[in-house]
Amino acid sequence: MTENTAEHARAAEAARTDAAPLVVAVDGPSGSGKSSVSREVARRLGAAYLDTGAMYRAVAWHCLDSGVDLADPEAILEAARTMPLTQSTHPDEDVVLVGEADVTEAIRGAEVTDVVSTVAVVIPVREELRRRQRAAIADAGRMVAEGRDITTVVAPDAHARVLLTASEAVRTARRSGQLAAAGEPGVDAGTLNRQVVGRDARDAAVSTFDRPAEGVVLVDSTELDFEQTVAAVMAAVEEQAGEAARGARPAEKGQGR
Ligand SMILES: Nc1ncnc2c1ncn2[C@@H]1O[C@H](COP(=O)(O)OP(=O)(O)O)[C@@H](O)[C@H]1O
Ligand SMILES: Nc1ccn([C@H]2C[C@H](O)[C@@H](COP(=O)(O)OP(=O)(O)O)O2)c(=O)n1
Repeated sequence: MTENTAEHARAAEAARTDAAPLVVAVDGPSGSGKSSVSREVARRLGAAYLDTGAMYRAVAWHCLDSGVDLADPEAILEAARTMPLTQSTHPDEDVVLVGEADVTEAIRGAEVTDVVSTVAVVIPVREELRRRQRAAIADAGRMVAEGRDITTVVAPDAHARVLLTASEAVRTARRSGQLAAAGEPGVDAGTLNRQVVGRDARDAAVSTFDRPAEGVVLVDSTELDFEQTVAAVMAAVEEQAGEAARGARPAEKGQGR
């Protein structure tokens, strides 16, 4: 089975409970805080969390691992279609498996980061991953999903949609701090720039995440610390989703989505 399996089903079941359905879509460029902020927002909303970037990264890892020619889109697509992915959607767990291999750390490494855009610009690969993403969202009941095309393509009808941005300088500095915290200090400025700005430029060929689509709320975290950013996203979600954000079902049957 290639769908997000047992972990996903467990998190989805936990999120389902009696609370109102809620889909929150978050997009943004590299280093804007999508993953860390969305994970915390999911905790506060009692929702599951879907890191769609991890799915593209897993395809890239799978291609490197199995010697797929990255110049061959057909071969990349075949790898994406057959990839046995298991991904935790619990906001307190970060576990990504491809088959039996735990790739949670490897997919964040420089080798994968350098080639992930090559995989992500193959349109049929995006269609395959979007299919899996929509299935995960439909299963979860309450979910925060983040990436580059969630507000626009994967879940344009989400209850709340947010574009998270920050200046290029701040995003690059955040990525640098993150690498240092992960035990990889001293990554040179050229490499950092390639991993943040260069990757965004390549990803922008297939997704629009530099400006909000109609109805999407912009949260610029350039001047905000982490807690302030989470608060701003929570406020945007409450404003758009109303009672559902607080977990309440609509008073009368049939009024909710
Ligand atoms: N508003 C913020 N202020 C300061 N640091 C932040 C903020 N948002 C995120 N971070 C930190 O910046 C780094 C990159 O965040 P991350 O969530 O991985 O971004 P993305 O998923 O958009 O690439 C992480 O170390 C995270 O803790
Ligand atoms: N919905 C998505 C999510 C990610 N991607 C692509 C673009 C990114 O370069 C890679 C990795 O995404 P990820 O969110 O992990 O990237 P960063 O956290 O910004 O480093 O996947 C995408 O094309 N569409």
